[in-house]
Amino acid sequence: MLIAALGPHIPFPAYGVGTALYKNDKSRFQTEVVESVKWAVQNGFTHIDCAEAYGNEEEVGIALKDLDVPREKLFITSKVTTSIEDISAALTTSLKKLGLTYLDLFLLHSPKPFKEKNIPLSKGWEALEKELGQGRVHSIGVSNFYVKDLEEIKEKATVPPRVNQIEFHPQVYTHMKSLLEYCKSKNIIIEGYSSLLPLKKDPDGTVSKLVKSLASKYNVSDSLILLAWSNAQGVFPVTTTSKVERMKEFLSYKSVKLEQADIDAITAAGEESTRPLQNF
Ligand SMILES: NC(=O)C1=CN([C@@H]2O[C@H](COP(=O)(O)OP(=O)(O)OC[C@H]3O[C@@H](n4cnc5c(N)ncnc54)[C@H](O)[C@@H]3O)[C@@H](O)[C@H]2O)C=CC1
Ligand SMILES: O=CCc1c[nH]c2ccccc12
Repeated sequence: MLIAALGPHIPFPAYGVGTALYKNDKSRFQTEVVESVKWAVQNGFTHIDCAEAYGNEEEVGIALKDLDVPREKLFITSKVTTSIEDISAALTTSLKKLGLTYLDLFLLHSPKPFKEKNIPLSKGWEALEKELGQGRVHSIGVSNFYVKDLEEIKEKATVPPRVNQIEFHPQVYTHMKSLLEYCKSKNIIIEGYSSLLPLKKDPDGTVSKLVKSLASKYNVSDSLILLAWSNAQGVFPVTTTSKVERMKEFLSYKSVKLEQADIDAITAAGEESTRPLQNF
């Protein structure tokens, strides 16, 4: 039986550079990434969520160099998706761009490229286990893996995933409930991205209207209500913002203790307005 993978404490919320800060124009140096990451760390974030696919690891690396914070005070995650044929080389490239000698957490970004290239997921997982053993990563995990994908790597794995990073907010709860239960049963930490999607994509919907009314009840922002709801489900948020005030507020999400009736009402509102997964 696989014992839950031990590894370094993972600080949350994580600050992500993969959506609002995603590098669409690979030729342009993104000074906004450098500034946003520096503001995030200077305002209290210690976990930065990166990826090869975001195209901005060099900018993150410059921010980390400018910050000059002791390495052990930060938790840096990156992910591999483009270069899955040679994950060791992909890690070397990410570490060089980030200016680091190790990652705290290294993830398989998605099962999709493995299926597109007809490469077994277990081969990707084996590559991560090898890196774990060689010290360039301190913990390993997956993202966008569903139960069947987790079961597939479990067959040959010697180390279980430390985390599974998935889309998580009330409007995908229906899709994710069984995956949540599976990950909890295997002691796989669940990181949730796009926690605030209802506010952005469905601002007049039932979830957003309820969340906004609860924001008044608890005297916090609507965003914080959704981060607190994720927390109540045992899911750790990966979020982002360029606004310093929001950065400070997001860091306090664990202090918002929602009443069970309100948690249930948000869950029910999400189930009534279920959206398709973003399907990364
Ligand atoms: N593993 C994966 O496949 C994926 C990982 N991620 C990670 O998660 C991070 C966060 O993803 P997001 O979807 O951006 O997270 P999110 O749902 O937390 O949204 C953050 C965005 O919401 C905006 N926002 C904050 N409060 C708001 C409000 N009250 N009303 C309207 N908008 C508000 C912010 O300006 C920010 O741009 C990414 O940067 C990336 O690191 C994201 C998507 C996929
Ligand atoms: O992770 C954020 C969204 C994203 C951008 N590029 C890729 C590639 C594979 C999975 C997800 C993503």
